Amino acid sequence: MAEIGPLSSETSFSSGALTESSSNIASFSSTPPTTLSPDSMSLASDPDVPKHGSIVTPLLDAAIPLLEDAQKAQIQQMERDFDRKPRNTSPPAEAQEPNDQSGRHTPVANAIVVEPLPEEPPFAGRARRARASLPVYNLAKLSGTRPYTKRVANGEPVDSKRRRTIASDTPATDSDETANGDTDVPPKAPEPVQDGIDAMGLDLPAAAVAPSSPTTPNRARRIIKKPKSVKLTIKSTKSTPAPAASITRRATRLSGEPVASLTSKITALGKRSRKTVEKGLDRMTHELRRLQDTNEFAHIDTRPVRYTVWSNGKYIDPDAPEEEAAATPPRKKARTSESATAAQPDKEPEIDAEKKEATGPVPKKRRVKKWLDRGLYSGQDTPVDVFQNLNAQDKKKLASLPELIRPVKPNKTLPSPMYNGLRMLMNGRDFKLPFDICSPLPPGQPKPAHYRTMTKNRFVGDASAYWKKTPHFGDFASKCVCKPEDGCAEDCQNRIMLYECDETNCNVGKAHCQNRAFQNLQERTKTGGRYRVGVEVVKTSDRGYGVRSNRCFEPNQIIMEYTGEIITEEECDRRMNEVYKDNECYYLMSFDQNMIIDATTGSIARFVNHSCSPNCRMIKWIVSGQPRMALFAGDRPIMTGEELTYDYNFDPFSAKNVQKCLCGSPNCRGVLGPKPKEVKPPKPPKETKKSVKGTIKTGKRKLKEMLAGGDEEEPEKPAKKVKLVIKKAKKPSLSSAGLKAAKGAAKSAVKGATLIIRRGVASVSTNTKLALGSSTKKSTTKKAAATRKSITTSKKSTTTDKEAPRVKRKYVKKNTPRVKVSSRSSSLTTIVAAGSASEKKKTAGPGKKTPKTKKMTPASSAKSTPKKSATPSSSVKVASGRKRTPSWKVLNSASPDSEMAAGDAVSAKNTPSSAKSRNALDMARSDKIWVVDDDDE
Ligand SMILES: C[S@@+](CC[C@H](N)C(=O)[O-])C[C@H]1O[C@@H](n2cnc3c(N)ncnc32)[C@H](O)[C@@H]1O
Repeated sequence: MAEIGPLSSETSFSSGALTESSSNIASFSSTPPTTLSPDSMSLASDPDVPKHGSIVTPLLDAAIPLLEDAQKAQIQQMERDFDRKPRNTSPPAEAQEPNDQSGRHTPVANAIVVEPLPEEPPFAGRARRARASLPVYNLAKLSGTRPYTKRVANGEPVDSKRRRTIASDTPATDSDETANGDTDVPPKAPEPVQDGIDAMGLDLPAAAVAPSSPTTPNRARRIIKKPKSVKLTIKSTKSTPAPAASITRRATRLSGEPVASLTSKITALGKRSRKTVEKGLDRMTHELRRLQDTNEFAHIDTRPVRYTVWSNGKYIDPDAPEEEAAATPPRKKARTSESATAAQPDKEPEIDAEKKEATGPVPKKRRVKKWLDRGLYSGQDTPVDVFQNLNAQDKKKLASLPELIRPVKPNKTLPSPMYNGLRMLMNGRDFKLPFDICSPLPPGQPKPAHYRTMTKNRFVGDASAYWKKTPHFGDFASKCVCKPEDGCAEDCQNRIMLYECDETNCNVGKAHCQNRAFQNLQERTKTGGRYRVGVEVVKTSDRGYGVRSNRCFEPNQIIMEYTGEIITEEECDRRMNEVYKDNECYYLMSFDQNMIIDATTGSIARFVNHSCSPNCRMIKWIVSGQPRMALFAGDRPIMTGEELTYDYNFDPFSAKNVQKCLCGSPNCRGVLGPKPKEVKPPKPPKETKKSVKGTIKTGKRKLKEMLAGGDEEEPEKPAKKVKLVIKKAKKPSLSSAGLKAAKGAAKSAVKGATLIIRRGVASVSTNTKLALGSSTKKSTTKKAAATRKSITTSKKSTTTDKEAPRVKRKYVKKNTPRVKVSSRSSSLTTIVAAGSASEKKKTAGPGKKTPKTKKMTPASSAKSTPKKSATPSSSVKVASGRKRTPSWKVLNSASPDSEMAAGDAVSAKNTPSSAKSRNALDMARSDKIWVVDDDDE
């Protein structure tokens, strides 16, 4: 690299050097010389340095005049400043411009070249291109005129520690290197440079001026690379407390009280940097200064005071006549008044005055407060007297309490809470939200792990074929005879038969029909959503999963459908013995004889638990010819969040399988079992039994004949071995009575067969009403009375008993399968259990005979000849067990509050439909039959 001699030497401006210099000079013109390198100035002012005027080339001379006067003045000022400073004169050799490693010319040389000489005007500055490479200093900063306060870092003023960066190519070399005369090593910084640094007030730390490593050729470069100084600066800025005086303002108009700064008032940005604050302050000050003297700023309202009247958020114009104001709506009134004012601005007051005189003062209408018709206490009694149920002593004691001593004049409007707390507490009533205030509950309930749903029933195996053979499959289509005003209420024949109305069988039409529960359910739930579905599975604390309502339900409203696979009894047995043999509980519900709904894969209705005081009922319906089963609300509304339950009427069969009931109701039976009345039904009179024995030989077939034939011949020989006990529950009996009324055959039937007909006409009617969801009590009672009458007129065997057990049941001998004949009506226990036929076979062994009971029961006959005997209502479910100890579980016993049988009588009486009457007859017969093998007893 060619050494560039110091510019102070004239020899350096040889041709070669000149070229280089000229290139540097050319660079001077790159930027306007707003700033000036102090070191260059110092060099220029150094007396030892030869005056550059003698060495300036003509080119430079041409460039000098370009310097503006102001700049020149600046430069001169700087020169004077530097001249005043004592400094060492540097030898020309030291003033030589050191080259950096890249061989570039340092700006020192340039500075020397462009050093203006006061004696030699015109000094026009330096060429612009060279200027660009010069270090740029902020003169304002250097001169201390910049409005920055001193910053402090670590307790010291930043100025003293601050590392300022100099231009990267500033010659800053170690003195040692220069002393050695080693030309390869960058020479020591020339004094003028140091002076310049000093002038800037830069106090470089020792580390900064330490001998630099070969990789760091000079101090300045190293300093540039150190970002720490920046960090320090920031830190110190942060740590420096903001000058309160600069921010705190004083109210100019007031008494010098300090007020919050404008910035803090205006901005909501919170903590900001000082720069931002100052910037914002400046800006706001500038903007607000103009407003400072305004009235708005000082909150001085110079406008005339105008009094306005507002009522209920509306402006009342005092000038407007009251009538008009009351009659016209505000907007219209405003427009009218405007137009009137525009038309006759001067006459208006006169007109108003005239009007006022003519009409006189209009009495103000008193606003009537609108009270909510529903609330916490709606539908509840007024508070009772707190002393009501107390004895005299307690009353006296209570009355002596200071809190309860009545004040002379109680302040009813705003009673002081201090002395009325106790009274209010005592007067307070328990409340329950009205049931129809619905609010879906929050999610988050644990759900069953394996949970497969099926929203529609599905026939499996022979079940479909079997169902198609049942009379219900075709009978449902016969039309009801309702009128639109009836609305398919309780008298609707379809309803009585538990056939849901649809377009094919309804005489009324959808608009008026009330017998479309399943359709309503479908419409309600088709959109989905927690509220519409209205139920959700919840985890109970002690009974596994359960179902709770997610909304409220009206009494008797349909809630959800019990769906699953419809299987035959054989399939049920198979599943019980093979598939569900290890299950804890089963989800099997008998719909009809040989028709079981297995909800193991089904709707969430299977999770509904049992309660001895249930709030729901499980009812079987036929919808469009298909068997359906659904959970309906009971006779009271259901609130949001209530657990839904129905009475399983669970029959555990053996003590082994008895489960403790955890329903927690006051009348809990203690175990999951049948209702008490069912456990011990009142024994029939002996004569009746005898007569039964004497009259009935065979099972259901004979009985049916008798019932159907009416006047058929009496059996000649009383059966010896078979005891047929026909217990007529209220509904069956009612059905029977209805049939009698319809056909006139009951008399003889009862005559022939000694029946124990237990009737609860009143309760039946009630149940019917509930189940049907309607409540025309009067007519129901009438019918009940009529039915009662008809039954009372029957023979001695007919008895009327309001409190008769709803489910008829007779226990048989130990280990003997109990056979029960139930109807489609949910009033009778529906059985699902293990064992039944297959179990019996197992128990009996291959060589043994099937127990007689099996043969004798209508169940068996129904099973063998479903077409003949299996009236859909006579479902015989033989409880099934597994292995040797049959696990007899009655998982489903639909609510005994059946609706169907109750309606049978009415239907039989009223309906012209022979098919329906026939079905009612079938049901009536089958529902009441309990067959017990003589041998077993
Ligand atoms: C059809 S399941 C009902 C859903 C069942 N809780 C579950 O988690 O799957 C019937 C079984 O629930 C239990 N259960 C239902 N109601 C009950 C009650 N009130 N007390 C005790 N256990 C009950 C019994 O174990 C019964 O066998």
